Amino acid sequence: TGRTRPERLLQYLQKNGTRGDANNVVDTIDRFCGTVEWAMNVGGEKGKIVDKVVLETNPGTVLELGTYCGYSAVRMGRLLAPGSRLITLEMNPAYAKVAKEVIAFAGLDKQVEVLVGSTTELIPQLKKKLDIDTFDMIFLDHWKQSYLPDTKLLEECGLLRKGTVLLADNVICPGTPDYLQYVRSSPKYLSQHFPSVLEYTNAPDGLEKSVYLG
Ligand SMILES: Oc1cc(-c2ccc(F)cc2)cc2nccnc12
Ligand SMILES: [Mg+2]
Repeated sequence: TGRTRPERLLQYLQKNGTRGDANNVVDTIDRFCGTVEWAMNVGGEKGKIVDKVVLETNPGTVLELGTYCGYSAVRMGRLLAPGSRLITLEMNPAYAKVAKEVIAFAGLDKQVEVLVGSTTELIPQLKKKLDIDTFDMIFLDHWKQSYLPDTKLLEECGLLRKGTVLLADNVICPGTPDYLQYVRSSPKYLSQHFPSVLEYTNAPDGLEKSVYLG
C-alpha cells in the first residue's frame, strides 16, 4: 500500500477517480486532501483564482516550478487550448513519478510534460531541450527561497517576454517576502495580490500575479 503521502493520494485517485476526466481528477484530489490527508496542492479556493488567471491569459506555453503530485499541472492543463503546452519542473523523483501517473490518469500527458531536476539546472536548458522561445505564463509553487533567484534566472535566460504572467503560490503562507518585495518594487513588473486561504484550511494565504514588462 502507499508508503508515502503522494502514493496514498495516487491510490485514492485510481480507486475513486474517473480516468480521462481532468475536472474529476481535480475534485477527487481535493476530496482526498479535505477528508483523508492534507497535502500541499494549491487546492480549491486558490485554484479558482489560478483558473481565472489561466482563462484570462490563455497561454500557449506555461512553465510550472514545483510539480509535487501534479494537481496544479492538471488544474491548469485542463483549461489550455489544443496545441498549448505546460512544462513542469520537479526535483524530487518520487514526486515526479506520482505526478506523471496523475497527469496520465487525467488524460493530459500530451499537453503536460514533467522534467525531473533542479530549477537551477533545468531553466538554462529549456530553450535547447524544448522548441520554446519564451513562456506566456509561469506558475511558481516550489521552495519559497527559490522564487526570487529563479525569477532572475528566467529573466537572464530570456525566457520571459513583454506580458508574460508570473503567478506565485504561498506568498503569505509559508511566505516569500524577498520575492514579493522584488516584483512589487521592480519597474520590470506590474503586480497584483489575490488574498485567499491556505489549501484545505482557513489560514490566510494568497497568490501574487506579476506581469513582466520587459
Ligand atoms: O502550498 C504550499 C504549502 C506549504 C505549507 C506547508 C506546511 C504548512 F504548515 C503551511 C504551508 C508548503 C509548500 N511548499 C511548496 C509548494 N507549495 C506549498
Ligand atoms: Mg503551494
